[in-house]
Amino acid sequence: MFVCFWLVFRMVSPAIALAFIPFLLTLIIRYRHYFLLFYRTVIVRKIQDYLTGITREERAFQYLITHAIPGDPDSILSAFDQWCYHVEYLSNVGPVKGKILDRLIYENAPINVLELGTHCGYSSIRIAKALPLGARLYTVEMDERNAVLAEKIFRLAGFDDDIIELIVSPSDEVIPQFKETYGVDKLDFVFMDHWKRCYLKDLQLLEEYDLLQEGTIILADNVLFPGAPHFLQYVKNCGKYQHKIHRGHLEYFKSIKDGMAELVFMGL
Ligand SMILES: C[S@@+](CC[C@H](N)C(=O)[O-])C[C@H]1O[C@@H](n2cnc3c(N)ncnc32)[C@H](O)[C@@H]1O
Ligand SMILES: [Mg+2]
Repeated sequence: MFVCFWLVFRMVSPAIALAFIPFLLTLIIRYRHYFLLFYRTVIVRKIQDYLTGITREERAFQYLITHAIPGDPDSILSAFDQWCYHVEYLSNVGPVKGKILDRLIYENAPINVLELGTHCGYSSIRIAKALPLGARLYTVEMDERNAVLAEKIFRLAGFDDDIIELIVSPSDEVIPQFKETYGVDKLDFVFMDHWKRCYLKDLQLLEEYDLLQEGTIILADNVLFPGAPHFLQYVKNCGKYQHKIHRGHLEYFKSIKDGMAELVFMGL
């Protein structure tokens, strides 16, 4: 934006360029929350990457080892939240939407849970700590560096392979092989929190590979921001799901509206 302003200033006329200033100011004021988000997610991150020589996820892990109590999942979650509110931003589901996730897991006591998008394992820890005895969480992450850290964070929180199975692969390769590889016939709960453009395709893959049963709950994060419009349109029109949106705000950012979609498969 400032580059455009400068180009107009240099190439056309300073008077025309100056006339744009109120317009630019209006834009900045109106979209200040998104500029702040961009600043925290891109600019601060790049500067810190350069200064520390490690990734944002590795910095978060270092914070956890110095601020959380090993073996205590609540302490790990609260250290994560502190870091995201006060140090750097991570796209964890966060403490507010996280409570919706916790409640749905407690209320429905699912046995086979699939999570798409592990990142550092924040939401996996929330799910794992709410699961009933004998239940299992399969969490899918395609980025190997993230997966290595998530694995360490699961151990730090006190969860082993019996409770959380971390699958390092893209979701559209995992879903078609899921039944055979993991011996799971149907899923009871699916948490979608990977790239939003994958939501619709993966939902249709779960249907195609017969992994859903009547009553399976699918909770999809960030359906309003960054948003998953094609996914929502499909869910509303296909007639296979009861659905509702839990409206709230983006994780760690009260000023940006977001929401989670809760679907219940009707078995059609
Ligand atoms: C928003 S983060 C997940 C946050 C996590 N659920 C939490 O709340 O702690 C999204 C993660 O999904 C991963 N991802 C994106 N698309 C994926 C895909 N198609 N298959 C597997 N992982 C994917 C990204 O690498 C990233 O680590
Ligand atoms: Mg999310």
